[in-house]
Amino acid sequence: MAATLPLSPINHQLCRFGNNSLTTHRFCSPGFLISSPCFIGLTGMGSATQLRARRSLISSAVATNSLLHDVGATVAVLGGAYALVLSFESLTKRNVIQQSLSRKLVHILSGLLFVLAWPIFSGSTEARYFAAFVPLVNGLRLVINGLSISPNSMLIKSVTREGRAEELLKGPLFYVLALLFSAVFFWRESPIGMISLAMMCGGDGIADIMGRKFGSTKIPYNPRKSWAGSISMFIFGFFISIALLYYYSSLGYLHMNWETTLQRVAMVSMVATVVESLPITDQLDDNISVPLATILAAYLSFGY
Ligand SMILES: C/C(=C\COP(=O)(O)O)CCC[C@H](C)CCC[C@H](C)CCCC(C)C
Ligand SMILES: Nc1ccn([C@@H]2O[C@H](COP(=O)(O)OP(=O)(O)O)[C@@H](O)[C@H]2O)c(=O)n1
Repeated sequence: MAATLPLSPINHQLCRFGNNSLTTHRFCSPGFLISSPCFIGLTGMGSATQLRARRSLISSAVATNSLLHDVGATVAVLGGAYALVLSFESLTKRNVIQQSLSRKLVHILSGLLFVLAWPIFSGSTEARYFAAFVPLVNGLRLVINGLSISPNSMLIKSVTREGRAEELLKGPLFYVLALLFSAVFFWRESPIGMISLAMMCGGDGIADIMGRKFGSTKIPYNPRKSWAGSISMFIFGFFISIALLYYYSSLGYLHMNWETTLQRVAMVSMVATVVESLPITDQLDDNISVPLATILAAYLSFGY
């Protein structure tokens, strides 16, 4: 009787039995061999012992595969982060785009691409920590450059307002810490982290671009912010949040009731937009206030 057992995803091979002779592919894992009838026949291992051996060896094979999977995903996302910043460093250096626009595009793209990359990590419970390693490394990079330990002038120019190294220790550092926090505490199973990053990266980033360009009518209680900027933050933040929730729902990570979700996301986006418009930037960077306000509003609204 032919018996087949699927092996770990990396192997993608089946070891099959035919007429009790083991025909194996070169990728057969040791766990499978030890649980084969011929091995049991030869060694006289009892079925209970054999099952325990099979389970422990197969689970170790799966754990090894997940580890290799997550290490590969981490290297890929780290490479993507480095390539993104390097690209905007180059565009700024060649004066293709202004420094302020470069910073805002890095602000918008980094976090959103980071969230979009979460599904390439494995399904293991440790996967989120591998993903969080990416903002951790970038945070350390910002600290090293911000303290001028080994300043990288192009990094400073592409992600700061005025080209001063110490600026890296404020907005940019708070930004990568928000990414790390969302990956560790919310990850793919909760809409909260996704919405907070959609508002901080997409919403707040667009607010700056649209506000600088069309923000002639200022907000009464904060002359440094405009209606154009805030309305843009609400609209883009709302639609980017919905797009991320749809993306993760289509991949099976989330199961949303879309009738209530649209209303809830609109409410959360409004809270984030109002908080961003407040004249508190000098006391509290909006890369802290916006994600915190969004997380609180989303938790009260979605509950998980
Ligand atoms: C310029 C940035 C923040 C400034 O915020 P604000 O002061 O304008 O409000 C963002 C800094 C981004 C950092 C240098 C790189 C972060 C990379 C990220 C952790 C991973 C991206 C991976 C993806 C696949 C590209
Ligand atoms: N709601 C908003 C947000 C920003 N802005 C414009 O964008 C500029 C930068 O905004 P910001 O101080 O929030 O910048 P970041 O802290 O997001 O880098 C402001 O000085 C305004 O010109 C706006 O007009 N309305």
